[in-house]
Amino acid sequence: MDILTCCGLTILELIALQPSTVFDSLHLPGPKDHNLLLGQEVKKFRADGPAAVQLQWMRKWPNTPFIRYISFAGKEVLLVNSLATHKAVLQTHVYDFVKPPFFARLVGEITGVGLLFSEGEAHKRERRLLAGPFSVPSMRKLLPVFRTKAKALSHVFEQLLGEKPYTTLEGASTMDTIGVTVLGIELDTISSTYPLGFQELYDCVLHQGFLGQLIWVINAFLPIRSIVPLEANRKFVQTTTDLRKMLREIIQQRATDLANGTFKREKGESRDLLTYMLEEAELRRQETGKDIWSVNDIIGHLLNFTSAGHESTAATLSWSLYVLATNPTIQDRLRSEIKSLLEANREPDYDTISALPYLHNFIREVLRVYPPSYMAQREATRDLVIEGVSIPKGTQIDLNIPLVHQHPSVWGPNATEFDPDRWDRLSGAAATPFAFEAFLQGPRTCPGRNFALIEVKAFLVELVPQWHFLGIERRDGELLSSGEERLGRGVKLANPSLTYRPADELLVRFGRIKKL
Ligand code: HEM
Repeated sequence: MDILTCCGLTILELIALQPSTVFDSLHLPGPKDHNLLLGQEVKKFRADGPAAVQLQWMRKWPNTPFIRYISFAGKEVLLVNSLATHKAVLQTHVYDFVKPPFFARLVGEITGVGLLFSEGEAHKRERRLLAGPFSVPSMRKLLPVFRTKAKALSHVFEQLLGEKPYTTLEGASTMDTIGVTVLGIELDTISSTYPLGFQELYDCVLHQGFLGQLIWVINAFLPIRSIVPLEANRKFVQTTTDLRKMLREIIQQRATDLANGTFKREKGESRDLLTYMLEEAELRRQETGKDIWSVNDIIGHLLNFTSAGHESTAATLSWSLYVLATNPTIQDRLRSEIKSLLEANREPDYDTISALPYLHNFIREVLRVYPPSYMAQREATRDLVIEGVSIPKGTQIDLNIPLVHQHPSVWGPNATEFDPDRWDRLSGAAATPFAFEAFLQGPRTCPGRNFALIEVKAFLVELVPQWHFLGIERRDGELLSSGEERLGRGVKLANPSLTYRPADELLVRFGRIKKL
């Protein structure tokens, strides 16, 4: 056989065939019923949940690498719809994509640049520098703080309950845990010189009124902050300035205390992320004579950690309590595993808690079914071909995590059911890394993954043996029952929303577990 012939085709014919396997995104399946100005956005915003419309599309076109839809002003968007495509966007071509510049300007005004919005070589450098603070040894040192904060939450339960047989918890906050673990300081101790405390400032920035939000969005297109004479604008500028000033003071004070050996650690050996960063920076300075971060860089990172870490862990804890309150069998199994552990060891260490099999399965299943950071967006920085589809520079790519987590070809026909035991029988596509994307995968995967997992586990190890979660209440105090307690019926999802969370406070009824 001629060496240039293979399977009846010459090499030249094979090369000639190559371009025809690449097709234009116009040929991809997707909804065609868009509005000329608003595209599919109204339909998305009116849906029952922030991923509801995209899930319908996935079920209609399950086998295509991308679903094509039209967004605002006729903009074409490709929605990632297969594991191979996820891998291409998040790993193989990760640095051929950036976060959409509009989104970076919008969110970056609050969260700072930090890791979230650094790109390319700068991003690689920051990931390397931050590997230490987020490493497992660093997390081991944070466990005592998580445990103390979990005990404090249990104490809040105690106070709420008093002598009553049961009462209600309205959502779980993890903000003061973030204060100690990220900044190394109790948040209520840093507010004295400011009219508003850290948490209040942070809430003001995140929850602006309608006018504030309007100015915020316009400013991302057209820099108008310095010229708009409205109170909403003045308040935003003042609040973000105060927040940064507060962080600058904490950083400078910590640097001085570390240099003088006067820094008192909140929990003995524990090391918060800020202290770790300053110690790392000092080591590098001694080695190279150069500063790796300016104070502004550190402020950016701290704002990133606060914003990326707070709402997502609070949502994971709330969803965990929701599942326990609506699944007595799962609750009993989890309690039994944790109680056995605590009988053997009252203060289990990081490795023992991490290795609890049912707790680990439970949390991964909470994050699979209710992924708090449910979506990510990217923009192509050059012309690319992914899975045979030609993607021109500037194309917007949507990654919607429930699409992978509920895809029947990945997680099977019962993909939408909550089943912690599925993690013991992983096979096929479900056993591959890109099947689980609550923290995404690849070089931009969440650095706070171990932080979040051990934090939520520490809270559950403290709460589940002491408290019974009895159900979800309506506002009138009645328990939701007969299926109403299910998501989509009595419990509605917030939409539009940046996180996957209930539309209203989750009212979890709880009572004390009787000691035998
Ligand atoms: C259950 C809790 C958490 C979830 C579900 C979560 C999820 C995610 C996801 C999906 C991303 C990727 C976003 C994107 O690239 O568009 C991300 C990035 C990030 N997360 Fe988390 N996160 C959690 C907790 C935390 C915590 C506790 C911290 C820090 C203390 C943190 C810090 C960050 C940072 C800095 C990034 C940017 C990483 C980069 O671009 O390289 N996260 N997180």
